[in-house]
Amino acid sequence: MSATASAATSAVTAKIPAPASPYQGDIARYWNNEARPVNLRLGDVDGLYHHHYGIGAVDHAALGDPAHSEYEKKLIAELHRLESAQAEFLLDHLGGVGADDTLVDAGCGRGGSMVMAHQRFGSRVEGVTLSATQADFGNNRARELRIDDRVRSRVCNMLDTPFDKGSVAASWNNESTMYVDLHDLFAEHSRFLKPGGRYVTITGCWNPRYGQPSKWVSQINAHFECNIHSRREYLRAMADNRLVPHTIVDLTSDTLPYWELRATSSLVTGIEEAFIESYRDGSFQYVLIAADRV
Ligand SMILES: C[S@@+](CC[C@H](N)C(=O)[O-])C[C@H]1O[C@@H](n2cnc3c(N)ncnc32)[C@H](O)[C@@H]1O
Ligand SMILES: CC(C)=CCC/C(C)=C/COP(=O)(O)OP(=O)(O)O
Ligand SMILES: [Mg+2]
Repeated sequence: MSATASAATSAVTAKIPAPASPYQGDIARYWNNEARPVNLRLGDVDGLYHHHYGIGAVDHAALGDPAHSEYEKKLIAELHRLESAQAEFLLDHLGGVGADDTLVDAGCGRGGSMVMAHQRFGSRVEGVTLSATQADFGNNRARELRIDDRVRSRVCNMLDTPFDKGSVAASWNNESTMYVDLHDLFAEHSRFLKPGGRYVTITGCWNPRYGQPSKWVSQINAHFECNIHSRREYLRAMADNRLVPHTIVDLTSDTLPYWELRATSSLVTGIEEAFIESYRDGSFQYVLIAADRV
């Protein structure tokens, strides 16, 4: 490496905090290296890049004839529409957010939900991710949209953020809670949320009624290097951290059409069967939980 390149690299890395644990280093690496077509090609549809799944009924009329040359393109647009519908549903539960408020997206990925939140509420949106690649991607998109003064991603551990105590009107985790201890996570949201503020998560959780994590849940954990929690753990950790759920929605039947459609596409990644089978056998649930910070 040349002296100039080395200086430039260390200038960049100097701004990136060291991972808080070896596990967080693994997760940072995972997302820095992620470039799956199922995420990038869907994001290319309208410039909103998501790393979460979809909800709602498939619009078969819009998809048309599978034999048609444009079918795959329409299928990608349809999967993306369902993923954006999921983010809209999360934002529907943030409560009365205004343009003067600050929102926090914990585990923000490439920033699709942050852009949607800003476009809906006009508010400032702060995102944290372990991945420098994702933070750069989100900040570049915000710059292209000329909203970079209001929407910002940073490399930061969501368990230890720089946001002031009681400074945030609403915060969320969209499919990012399975990478952290829930007690630590909710203690941090509870710290930076204003009393009366709102917390929302959409997540996959194992179902205590099933008994223990099924083989499909274990397969999902291995695939993403994550640790899916049980529904019971969510409620207990919230209760212990002044987060009182006021809405819980079981989205399992609403997300199955997305998975069944995705399983027929050319963009399959191999994890489709585990989601479909675990949702069908009741061992895994897709839920939204919205809570008040009291
Ligand atoms: C599946 S992606 C979800 C991204 C985004 N919420 C979305 O809906 O598109 C999981 C995200 O969680 C982030 N993440 C995992 N552990 C984290 C931690 N301790 N602190 C901050 N971000 C974390 C990853 O960097 C990644 O961006
Ligand atoms: C509901 C659960 C358990 C989610 C685990 C977290 C996760 C990896 C979400 C989707 O990310 P992605 O959009 O990058 O995944 P994919 O490439 O499969 O679309
Ligand atoms: Mg995806």
